[in-house]
Amino acid sequence: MLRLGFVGTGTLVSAVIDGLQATHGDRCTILVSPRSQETSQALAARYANVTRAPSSAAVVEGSDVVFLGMRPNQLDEATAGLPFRPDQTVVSFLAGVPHARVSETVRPAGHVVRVNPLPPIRLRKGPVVIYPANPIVEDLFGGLGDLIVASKESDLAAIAHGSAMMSSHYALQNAIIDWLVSREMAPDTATHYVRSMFSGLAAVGLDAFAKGEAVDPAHHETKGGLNERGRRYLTEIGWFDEVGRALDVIEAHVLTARPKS
Ligand SMILES: NC(=O)C1=CN([C@@H]2O[C@H](COP(=O)(O)OP(=O)(O)OC[C@H]3O[C@@H](n4cnc5c(N)ncnc54)[C@H](OP(=O)(O)O)[C@@H]3O)[C@@H](O)[C@H]2O)C=CC1
Ligand SMILES: O=C(O)[C@@H]1CCC=N1
Repeated sequence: MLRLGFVGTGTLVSAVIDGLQATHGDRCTILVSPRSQETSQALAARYANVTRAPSSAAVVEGSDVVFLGMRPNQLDEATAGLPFRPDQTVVSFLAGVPHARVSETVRPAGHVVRVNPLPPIRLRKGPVVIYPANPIVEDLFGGLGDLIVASKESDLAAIAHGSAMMSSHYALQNAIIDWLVSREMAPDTATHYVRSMFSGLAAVGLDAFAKGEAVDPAHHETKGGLNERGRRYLTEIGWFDEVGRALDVIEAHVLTARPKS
């Protein structure tokens, strides 16, 4: 049995543990740190192989692979004095925190790997980016979505910024739902329709990628039709250029843990 331990038991860690149950539930035991109380208690109640440890130190003591699931600016406080060992692999979920920074913080842990999972991992969907390559970590995340092993660390930084459009994606869906409801559509129908439409579009996009095909927006609209009219309007007002500018803003919003003085 592989012993997995999670320090920080928030939104992302909860989704990762849900996903792991389906692929590794019978091959691993899981220790979670006691914060967040409600989430860690719920995970321990839901899964027989999950135990809520009395402290983060107990998580590190009892694990072969330790996952860091706190926010970047919580790294130092959450790991201070934890008994990492040379035989351990440490997986950092912290977006924007360099490999070297994590390695220094969890010394003398032998292997440090950065992983960028996203909440759909709960359903074993979406991308999981890993850097550097590591067989144990690749095995753990292999069945949990589209595994991407980055060849250089800078890809992870760019990817974290790209993934920061997730909440805006749902804001876009909700804006469409609200508009449909304003046209007297029942909220349930509007919600089902919009969520299903985006799900179908996502599947088509991934299928095209698998076949090595590009997705040209012009091929997904009727000539002179409704999609074309909407896209022309958004192009004219610079809406798509604003997406690039939003990514610049995200990139400038540095969440990286402060260097030790
Ligand atoms: N959410 C996402 O979609 C993604 C998140 N990430 C990264 O994952 C990490 C977690 O994000 P997210 O789950 O959203 O954040 P959350 O705020 O939900 O989770 C943070 C967790 O860390 C715990 N924590 C904070 N301080 C300590 C401490 N001193 N000791 C022990 N535990 C502590 C919190 O406990 P408490 O609630 O008690 O404060 C909480 O359980 C971040 O670094 C983020 O960059 C990466 C990719 C996607
Ligand atoms: O919103 C965030 O900060 C995290 C990191 C990347 C995706 N979610």
